[in-house]
Amino acid sequence: MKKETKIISVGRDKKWTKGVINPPVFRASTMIFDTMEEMRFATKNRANGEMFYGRRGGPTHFAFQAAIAELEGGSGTALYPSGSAAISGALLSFLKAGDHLLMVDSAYEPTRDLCNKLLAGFGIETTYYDPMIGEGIAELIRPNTKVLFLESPGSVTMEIQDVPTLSAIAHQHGLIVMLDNTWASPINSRPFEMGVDISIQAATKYIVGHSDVMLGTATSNDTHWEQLRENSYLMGQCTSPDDVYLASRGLRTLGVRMQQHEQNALKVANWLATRPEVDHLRHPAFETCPGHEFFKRDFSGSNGLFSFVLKQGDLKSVTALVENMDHFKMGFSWGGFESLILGVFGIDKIRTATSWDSSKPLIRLHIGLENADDLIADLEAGFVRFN
Ligand SMILES: Cc1ncc(COP(=O)(O)O)c(CNNC(=O)CNC(=O)c2ccccc2[N+](=O)[O-])c1O
Repeated sequence: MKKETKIISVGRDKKWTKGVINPPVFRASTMIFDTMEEMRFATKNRANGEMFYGRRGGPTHFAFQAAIAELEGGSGTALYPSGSAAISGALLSFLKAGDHLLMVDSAYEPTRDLCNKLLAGFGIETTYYDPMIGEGIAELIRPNTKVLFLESPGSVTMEIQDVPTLSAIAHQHGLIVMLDNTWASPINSRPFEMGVDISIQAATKYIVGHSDVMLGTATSNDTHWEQLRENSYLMGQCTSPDDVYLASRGLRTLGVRMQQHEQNALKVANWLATRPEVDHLRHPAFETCPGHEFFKRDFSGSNGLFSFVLKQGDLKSVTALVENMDHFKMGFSWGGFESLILGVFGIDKIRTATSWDSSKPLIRLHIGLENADDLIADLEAGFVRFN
């Protein structure tokens, strides 16, 4: 079955949908039983899709969990109130005091803060590594290293990592491999075929696709599924069936939306490549993006999120560029139908394992579903203000 067909059919088992097309919204804390035997059965099977208690979820959740697990190729999917909660929930399900974590230097900034503040306070030490390190990762592995965390591409600087090589080396040392797979979404990469153990999605982005829900998922292979599921439950991680319903609904148009985002973004990126102000594009489909060769090997498509670096500029000129756009809005997110623009400063001050030339400003774009010609006209007017 092709991925476009799969995203239409997954997570619609009649035992969850009761025969309607979209899994209904079941709002519940309490679920009642007629007999003690029914209660015993539900308790015994509470982790396997039996109605038990609100915190374990209901049919709305079970349908979406089945959909994501099948799309990503995992054994089971845990749900969280945000992508960041999925990251912290996955890490805290496998790390304890005295453990060591390897974290990619291009990680989403709040992920870095989680490591430096909360995990450090729990006695978990983090070493950051160059996203392009490849086989050199072996030298950073210690006897107490438990998790290798990847984010590919990095959500601001867009480096694509050699996930199969890094996963193979990590497994030679008994590590668990976690991948923040949000950019690929569940349809543009096969994380478990690359050796990943736990694939994390900020469903907030393309899965929901309408900038109106916060939601996260962590999908595990068979080996680690029970520990992820039970530790996330012990942390009380649960989600609103209304939000999960909207994520299920978003899933059905993920294929066509991603194609349009990709098509629009490539048109805009190719135009940017002709601009004299642009130093280079950091779009995975372009050779100028670090790890482009891994994108061609490991991904089956791109989307609307990419960055570009200007040859020069300062706060004043970048502000003139990004403000007063007709269609690009400034906002902290991506993956919805709208176009967004961010001038990102201070990358050199955040990173600890790699250097960054801060003399050249970075602009991150999310290309939405508007007409690409209108978006190009918007950027053209922006460069007039910039110059
Ligand atoms: C790859 C990846 N993984 C996890 C999350 C968190 O998801 P959540 O927002 O649902 O918690 C995200 C959230 N993404 N949000 C953004 O990219 C918005 N930008 C920022 O938040 C941000 C924050 C500080 C500095 C720079 C940025 N930035 O992206 O430019 C993500 O991109």
